[in-house]
Amino acid sequence: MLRVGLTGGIGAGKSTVAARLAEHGAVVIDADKIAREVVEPGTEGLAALAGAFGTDVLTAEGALDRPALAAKAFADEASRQRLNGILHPLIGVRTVELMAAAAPEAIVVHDVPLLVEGGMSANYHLVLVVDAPVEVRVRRLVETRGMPEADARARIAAQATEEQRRTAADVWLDNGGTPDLVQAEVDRLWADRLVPYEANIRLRRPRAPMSPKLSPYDEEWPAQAERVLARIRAAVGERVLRADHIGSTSVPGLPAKDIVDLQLTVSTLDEADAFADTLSDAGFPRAEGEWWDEPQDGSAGHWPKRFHFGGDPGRMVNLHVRSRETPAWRLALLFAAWLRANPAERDAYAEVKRKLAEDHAADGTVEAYAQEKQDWVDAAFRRAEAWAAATGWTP
Ligand SMILES: CC(C)(COP(=O)(O)OP(=O)(O)OC[C@H]1O[C@@H](n2cnc3c(N)ncnc32)[C@H](O)[C@@H]1O)[C@@H](O)C(=O)NCCC(=O)NCCS
Ligand SMILES: Nc1ncnc2c1ncn2[C@@H]1O[C@H](COP(=O)(O)OP(=O)(O)OP(=O)(O)O)[C@@H](O)[C@H]1O
Repeated sequence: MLRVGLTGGIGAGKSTVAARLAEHGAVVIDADKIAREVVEPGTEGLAALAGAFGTDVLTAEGALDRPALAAKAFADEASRQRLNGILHPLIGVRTVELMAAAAPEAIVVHDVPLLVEGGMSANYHLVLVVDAPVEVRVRRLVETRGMPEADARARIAAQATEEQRRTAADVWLDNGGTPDLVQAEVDRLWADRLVPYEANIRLRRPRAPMSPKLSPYDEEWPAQAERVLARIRAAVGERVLRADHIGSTSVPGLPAKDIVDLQLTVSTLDEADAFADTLSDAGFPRAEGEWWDEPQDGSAGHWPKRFHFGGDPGRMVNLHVRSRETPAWRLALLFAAWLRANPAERDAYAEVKRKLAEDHAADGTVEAYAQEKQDWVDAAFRRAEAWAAATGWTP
């Protein structure tokens, strides 16, 4: 199952995007709809609301008077929190039931307005944010839904900021234009990313080999790594000693292959084997076969590890699971920390990588230059160790 979180500010167009995803075959779980179910006449939720906000939030027939509750709930932050405290646990229980009922091969889209506010991002394989400029949203709510302007603005003020949503977004869907524009974007997203992502996880499918092409340093890499690490921590929790962004994409200013390297440090590889399926289901299929590191400092040795691929075709990830029993985990952290702290070494390394990539482009082989790169790296590790000793660096 692929769990996709869909969010956006009020009036941005979540429902429009959710409807398109449903047409493609997604199972949509709509939080606003569940929020209505749990306050239907006769429910525990409705009784709790009347108790907290008074019987004037009920209609003459005993149903919820939504505008009356909205007027009270969005008047001040304490009231809104009281409302959330009553309804969110009830909504949560029903959501878990619906998720559990979805088929194993389903692409489940959870349409939830308060995903960012609720800190829920790490529970999904992918987070989509729909956005439109505030004034456009207010106009849509007033003109097409007849919402009073002050009500629309009060809800916008009670929700996450654009910046908070950007931090959470794996995919940013701009719905400032006509609906067909965002729908075309959703069509591409479905075919190019969601469908293959789901299959990669279910079939434990490895990614095609990477092109060695170098990309210029991308300012987004650390934030992308952080989102992926948050997901991994949510899935495997205390079973890893630490989870880090390593490799070239973790060194600001360094060109790199557009692939985010992450490292999980575990006490023994038995631990890694025990959570391999959990990690695979969380979006990181385990790679078959034996994997190991050669000592990066040129000394003799053979250090077994486990290897998982990121299943998301839109964000390539290599996940190295290393045991604290071998030195490789520390060396990976050391090398990146040393490059970050020493721009001249970083630039020298960039040059080495550039020549290697050129070699590749020229005749498709890396023979000629690979040895030179290895010699540079071996010597670099000696300089990095000297730097660690001099500065007192520890992982
Ligand atoms: C206060 C209520 C009765 C007002 O009903 P109304 O029909 O006017 O709005 P509706 O439920 O269709 O929600 C429309 C939009 O308002 C915004 N909104 C709703 N509740 C909240 C909230 N607690 N905080 C911030 N924004 C909210 C969301 O963007 C939502 O999509 C209703 O919104 C409600 O019960 N809210 C509490 C439940 C909740 O938090 N729902 C959000 C998703 S879990
Ligand atoms: N691109 C668009 N151009 C014009 N109107 C739009 C566009 N997208 C959505 N709308 C209209 O704007 C309103 C809000 O859109 P929609 O219901 O999809 O937003 P939402 O984010 O789900 O809102 P809510 O948070 O209230 O659930 C609707 O009336 C919808 O028909």
